[in-house]
Amino acid sequence: MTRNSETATDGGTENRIPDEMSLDELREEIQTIDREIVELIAQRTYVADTIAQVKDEQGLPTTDEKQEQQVMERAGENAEQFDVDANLVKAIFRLLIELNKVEQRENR
Ligand SMILES: C=C(O[C@@H]1C=C(C(=O)O)C=C[C@H]1O)C(=O)O
Repeated sequence: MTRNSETATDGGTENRIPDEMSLDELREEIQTIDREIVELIAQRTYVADTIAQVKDEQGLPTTDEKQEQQVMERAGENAEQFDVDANLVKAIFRLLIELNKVEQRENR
């Protein structure tokens, strides 16, 4: 994101361009975003755990490589849409998927 683009926010600095914000305000913005990222990771983990339970009930394996490929493909497309590095976003999703699978195996 360039310093002139609008920040997506629901904090106290909505619709202000970063150039008009002080260092403290920008750091508050980061703090809010970081919390939201963790909240979304928690939500994703919860849904993935639920999927793992359903798979267990249906006698299906935890890992679904086809599904993982689709998740990675979507991650790349979403990255391009928001003009962020697709490799970086894909690396983050690879990590999220692997963490889910480790946790799902431990819960079995
Ligand atoms: C969540 C699922 O289970 C596993 C975890 C995935 C993930 O975290 O995105 C994707 C595929 C599966 O290996 C699923 O099948 O959708």
